[in-house]
Amino acid sequence: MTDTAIEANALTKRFGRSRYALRDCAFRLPTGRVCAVVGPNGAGKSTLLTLAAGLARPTGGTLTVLGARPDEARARVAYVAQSKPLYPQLTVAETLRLGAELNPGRWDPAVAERVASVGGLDHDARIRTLSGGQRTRVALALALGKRAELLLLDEPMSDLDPLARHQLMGTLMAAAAEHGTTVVMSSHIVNELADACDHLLLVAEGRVRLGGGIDDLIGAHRLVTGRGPADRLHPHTVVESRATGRGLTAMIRPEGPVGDDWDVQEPSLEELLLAHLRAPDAPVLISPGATPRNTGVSA
Ligand SMILES: Nc1ncnc2c1ncn2[C@@H]1O[C@H](COP(=O)(O)OP(=O)(O)OP(=O)(O)O)[C@@H](O)[C@H]1O
Repeated sequence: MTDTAIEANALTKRFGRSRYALRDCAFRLPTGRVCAVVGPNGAGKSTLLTLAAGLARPTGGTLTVLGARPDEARARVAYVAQSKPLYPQLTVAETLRLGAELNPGRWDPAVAERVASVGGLDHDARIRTLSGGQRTRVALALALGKRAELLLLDEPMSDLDPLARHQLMGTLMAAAAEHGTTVVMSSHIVNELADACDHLLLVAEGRVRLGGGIDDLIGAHRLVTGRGPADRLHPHTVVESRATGRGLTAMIRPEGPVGDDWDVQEPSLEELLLAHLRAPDAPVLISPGATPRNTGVSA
């Protein structure tokens, strides 16, 4: 048994000659975490999930999933793509039966049923007649019914209503707590991630900018307000500083005590993410538990 769900070293994915979807990414995700993958459109989030699902191969570096090559780990991994592909001609009930047949010895009908039944979904309805959100529920029912060790979910909440989102988050957290399932989900809905996720990967322009436990990452930063200029914040690492009505507001990583003349607050997850997204050249932070151990298994 490995305690590492995903480990990337110098992970690179290039399309064509020069379009880099991921470039030199290095991080480790311990097992049992609920990890949010966030970043702007085109950052490389879906590419990362596709590589981890073993559906594409890196063009450089290494990637291990549950201690193995991603294609070797596929039986232990469930992946829900952003497009939620399903067979349109099957009914909901037939789709769930197919899930059971494709996953002998693993399938948990009660969980699949519970997820698919949210909102009174008619099990005799054909997939092609379902709304986008209903289709998402069926895709998630298949993924959760598989009782995978690692769930890779690409924007699972984008077309769910608020109640269904809340229920999905509860189901995912329960799976992580009861079975040690590792969950990795990309999302743009930061407020809801803050409650459900305990780990974060911030991807921007194909690079992992922040990686680690959310509490560790927030704890490493402070939002400070005071009188400028910005070089008064030396020797702290300044992620971003802006002139505001109250003087200067900066997101910093303190390298020691911050002077008494600064108002110092712990940032929210959203403030932390926005500061890093506005400052793409800020120094990368991968917290100690999230740095790769370099297992040497080649991708
Ligand atoms: N099959 C492909 N061929 C060429 N370029 C691709 C391909 N797939 C992804 N890309 C490019 O790789 C980059 C990363 O794309 P990716 O889909 O991983 O981003 P994302 O972070 O998931 O974005 P979004 O939030 O919009 O879903 C983009 O510039 C995209 O155009």
